[in-house]
Amino acid sequence: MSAPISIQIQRLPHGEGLPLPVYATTGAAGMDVVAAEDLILPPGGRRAVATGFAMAIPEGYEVQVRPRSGLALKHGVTCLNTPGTIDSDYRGEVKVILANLGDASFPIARGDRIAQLVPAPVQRATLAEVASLDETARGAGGFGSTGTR
Ligand SMILES: O=c1ccn([C@H]2C[C@H](O)[C@@H](COP(=O)(O)OP(=O)(O)OP(=O)(O)O)O2)c(=O)[nH]1
Ligand SMILES: [Mg+2]
Repeated sequence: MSAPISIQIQRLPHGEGLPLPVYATTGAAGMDVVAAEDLILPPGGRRAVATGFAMAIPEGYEVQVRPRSGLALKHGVTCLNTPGTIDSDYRGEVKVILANLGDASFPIARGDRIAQLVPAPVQRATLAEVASLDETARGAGGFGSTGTR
């Protein structure tokens, strides 16, 4: 594990009284995030759920918003845009875009853990436009081209 980076976090007025994101165990990769609102997610529904905080991530890093496996497996509730990307220059409220792929309505209470945050280094690229690309054995094959299973 590399040394932790420091991320500034600002509690927003509607986040007062809620726990900030926290690692549940010493070896956890993600900090659990709780909902800052009560809502009911109908089957097939999706919502940007408030967390009650904003962050300033150091340049060169992002924070990924990932689903919790328990919610996904037991209830079909997951992050629709997984992994969500929090940019280092974003200063708005962090939101968790939840979707209910299950067949029952899923109630969420303020304070429920709904996702986890994983900081990650960002690798940027420059694009070099060329007239043609080198040849490979795969070529344009993809999307199952190497077999059906
Ligand atoms: O799960 C997420 C994903 C994004 N965001 C916020 C932070 C992020 O920096 C910003 C933009 O996200 P993204 O680039 O994924 O969305 P976009 O549709 O490209 O919007 P934009 O045009 O604002 O970049 O929205 C969240 O709060 N939660
Ligand atoms: Mg964007």
